[in-house]
Amino acid sequence: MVTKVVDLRSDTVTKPSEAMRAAMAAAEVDDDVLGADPTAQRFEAEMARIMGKEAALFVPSGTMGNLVSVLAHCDTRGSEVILGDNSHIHIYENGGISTLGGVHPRTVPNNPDGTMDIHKIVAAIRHPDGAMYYPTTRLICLENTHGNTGGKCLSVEYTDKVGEVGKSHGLKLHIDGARIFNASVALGVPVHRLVRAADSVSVCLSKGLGAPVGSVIVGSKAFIDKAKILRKTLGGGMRQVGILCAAAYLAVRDTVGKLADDHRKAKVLADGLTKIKQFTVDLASVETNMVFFDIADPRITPDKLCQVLEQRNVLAMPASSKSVRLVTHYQISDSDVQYTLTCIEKAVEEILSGNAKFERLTNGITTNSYGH
Ligand SMILES: Cc1ncc(COP(=O)(O)O)c(C=O)c1O
Ligand SMILES: C[C@@H](O)[C@H](N)C(=O)O
Repeated sequence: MVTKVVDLRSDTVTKPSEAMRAAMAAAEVDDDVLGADPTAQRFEAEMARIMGKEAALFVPSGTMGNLVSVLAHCDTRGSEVILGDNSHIHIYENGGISTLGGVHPRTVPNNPDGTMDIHKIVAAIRHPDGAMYYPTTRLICLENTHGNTGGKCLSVEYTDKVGEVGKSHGLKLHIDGARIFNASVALGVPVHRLVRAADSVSVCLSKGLGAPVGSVIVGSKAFIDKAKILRKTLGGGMRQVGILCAAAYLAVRDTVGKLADDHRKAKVLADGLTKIKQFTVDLASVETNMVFFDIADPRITPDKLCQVLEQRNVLAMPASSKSVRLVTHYQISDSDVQYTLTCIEKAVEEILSGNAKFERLTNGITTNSYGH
């Protein structure tokens, strides 16, 4: 008997649809390093059109999309990038921009809404008179939606303002748009308008959109030409990549329209969690598909709760020593949401009554925590 698992660890867990698998099997392919895989070429042209940029490039992951973009903009020794202290690039990408790219990070505090104060961005820009001492600022990075603050949307007005700051100081703007379509849908702003101020954007196809692998970066033709070389340098040149692009094409075509429902399900989850008195969740902060909730009772740790939930085939992710993250996606149904809420209520009762068992299931799916 196949046991259904309600996987709320992340939207990175989405699995390819049957249509995607069929499209992958039937994809017209060629050697993309030697020429251009026809399916990759068509997909990249379509993504450039959708995002309102000149060109696009399929990359194996969001991490590589961000790394290639930063390295393409900061291709001179001594470059510095201004980015959020709670950004994915700064926290979860192994410091790749420094270790592999020699680019110096200059962090500015992320606000609870995912933004960085504009005046603090300006203050972080290195003055050219200090060249004997300072790195040279060349790039500003934003993240939309912002993952670690709960999937918060950066407005188009804010993004445009940061773009103006960049332009007035001769800087480029990159957006880590892993979930840019979630932001576009939640804000009701077309994605090409939301990123108009950016010189480059990295878009994840393998998260809420449901493709099995990959991201796509967009920008000017000159930027993409540099990015293509950097992708190859990093080992990301792929041969018959049309197989992956075929699935990615369907992900963009078929799943963007489902993101609003992911956001609705997240709000249903959050609303249900407010009824559990040991938890606190800020309903207003649930803007897209992420729900973070804090646990006030020290007897209930995020790890313990996730382990007990795992025994009922509900997977969640500890987000810190006191909080848990749940992420909805189109493969989570409304009944999965209700089942999850019931399991959480029972898990809390079991833990508080001392009846909870914490041994990990031998065949259990590991619940990884990625604490801060
Ligand atoms: C905001 C954000 N940017 C970038 C990434 C990196 O994407 P990938 O896991 O495909 O490397 C992720 C998560 O995975 C993310 O949440
Ligand atoms: C943890 C992080 O790398 C991943 N992007 C997620 O949000 O699940």
